[in-house]
Amino acid sequence: MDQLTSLPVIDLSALDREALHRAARDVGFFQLVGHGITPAEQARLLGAARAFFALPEADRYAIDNLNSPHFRGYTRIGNERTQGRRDWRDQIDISNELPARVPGPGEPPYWWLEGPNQWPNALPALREVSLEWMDRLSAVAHRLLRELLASIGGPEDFYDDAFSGNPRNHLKLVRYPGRAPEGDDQGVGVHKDYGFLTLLLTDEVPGLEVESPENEDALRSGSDKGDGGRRAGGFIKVPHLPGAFVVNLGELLEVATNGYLKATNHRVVSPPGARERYSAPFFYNPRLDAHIVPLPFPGASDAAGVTEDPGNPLFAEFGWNELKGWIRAHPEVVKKHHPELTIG
Ligand SMILES: O=C(O)CCC(=O)C(=O)O
Ligand SMILES: [Fe+2]
Repeated sequence: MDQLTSLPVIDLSALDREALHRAARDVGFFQLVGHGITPAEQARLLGAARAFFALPEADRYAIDNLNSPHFRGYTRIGNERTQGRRDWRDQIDISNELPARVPGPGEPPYWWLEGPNQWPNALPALREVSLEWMDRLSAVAHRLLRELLASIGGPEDFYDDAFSGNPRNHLKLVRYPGRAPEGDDQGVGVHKDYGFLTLLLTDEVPGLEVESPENEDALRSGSDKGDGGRRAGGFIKVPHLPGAFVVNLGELLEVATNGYLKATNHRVVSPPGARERYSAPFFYNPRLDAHIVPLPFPGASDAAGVTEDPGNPLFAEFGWNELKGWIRAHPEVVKKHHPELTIG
């Protein structure tokens, strides 16, 4: 395949299923247009994010995620880790508004992830804007997932049950405050997302980079050092396409298709100097206790299998896959509230 320098563009209002199939299979990342979310809605969400990060430190720290055994609220700069290294961003994590759930004896610990959000008293509008955004984007993601399953020849409604009840929607509002003082450029380190689909809204400041398929191929054939994706080359810089969502496939789609579709590695390189970048990834995920059974589709028989990485096991029961991510990314919350938690 030619070296990719930009992402495919998929128009949900005039869908070309073959193009969607290729984009999902060959890249795992694309720009989504024709999705029906207006520029005004996008501006409102990013405006709310900017307003939140512009609050005085005390107002942000008042909803510190260290207060929440459910991993909700504000993570200050440097408290999140990816591959054991500090990410240079701050963020607020928002999910379904549900009562606090404390897993009982014998229940999987991933039920800790269910619970109330923490909202800033100083910015009451954030609640409504965020919850409405999650509703709107769930509907888009639902349509897109059905089209994607159909595009590879599977039944489009195959995972509808997995999303019934309380699907685990997750919205992150993120600020990258420029480069860390000591020059580290890890905005967020190389990772894959944990669920089905991510719909990412960003401002115009670049920084997102996607591992190119050639890199993955080299890694699989053993002609690469295999350093867990931290090598310098082989990443595509994603340009900002006004109005579009950057969509990527998460690990559950890899599990669902036995590796026919792959969750693609990506990272954010901090903007140079003190330039800020704002982004809002929305993660479209099933219920925590959904067990993802293999999709029946023509490519299933010769699919390569899921990526075997001892450092990153993939779990078909979504709650475990999601909990894995939170345990790795938020060691301070684990230390404070869940010292007994381990992955798997
Ligand atoms: O901020 C971005 O552009 C991407 C963030 C991301 O990949 C994530 O939070 O999972
Ligand atoms: Fe991501």
